[in-house]
Amino acid sequence: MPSSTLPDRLVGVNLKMYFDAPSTTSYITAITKLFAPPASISTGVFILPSYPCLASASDLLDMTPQIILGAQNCHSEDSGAHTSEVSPLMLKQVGCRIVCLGHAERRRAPFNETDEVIATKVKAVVRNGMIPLVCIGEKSQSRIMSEGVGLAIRECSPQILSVLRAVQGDVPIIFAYEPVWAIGAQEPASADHVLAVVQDLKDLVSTLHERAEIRILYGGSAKPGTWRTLKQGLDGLFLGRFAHDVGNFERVVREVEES
Ligand SMILES: O=C(CO)COP(=O)(O)O
Repeated sequence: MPSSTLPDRLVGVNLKMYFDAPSTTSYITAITKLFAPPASISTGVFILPSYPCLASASDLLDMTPQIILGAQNCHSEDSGAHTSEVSPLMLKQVGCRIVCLGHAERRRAPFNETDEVIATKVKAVVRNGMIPLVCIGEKSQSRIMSEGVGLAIRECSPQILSVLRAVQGDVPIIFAYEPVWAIGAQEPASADHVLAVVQDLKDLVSTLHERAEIRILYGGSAKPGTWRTLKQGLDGLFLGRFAHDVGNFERVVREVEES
């Protein structure tokens, strides 16, 4: 995938901190077997392992360049006195092409990352020739039931606008719409809710960034079957627990590929 071009459809998996090193290796090895040449897929498939496994994951993915390696976060500076932080320059050097930023698990305590902090990281990722995957989403479900999608739009709009203002020109950006209340749940958010919110967010983006290559994915307890209900309005899925089983991940990728 050239760094300036995003596939129309994307399916990615966030391993979070669920996997240890040997299970990361087994998981990625199994995925490479599914999608290695001569198999060809047009869906962009990406995997976000933990930092310590990125270099070995990059080696494992060497023969399957259609599978995109990504990181789960980064610092906004390329180098300096930032003990324990991870440089976006190094992520690029070990083979990452995507960096996830502003995940709900980073926006909340104890990390409390703000839109401003996330915007500086977005700039750093773009500066290093990688693609930011920015998570957005409203916090509360109970209020949604009484307020409809208006609350979700009000919470997501500044999250999107701060990113769009941080980058100039036709830069590829992936947004993952992940309602916070749907992460770690048994079921994803309802298709009606997701499609309505994402349509409004697309309208917002198009008024500001007409030429940008932007994709909007859904995340939050997504699993096999979820795509069928969302495919008319979304560009793909950002998966968690339910794709930590290789068979489930393959099923979701095939569902997206065949739609
Ligand atoms: O947070 C997510 C992806 O980043 C989704 O996680 P779950 O699918 O486990 O809810």
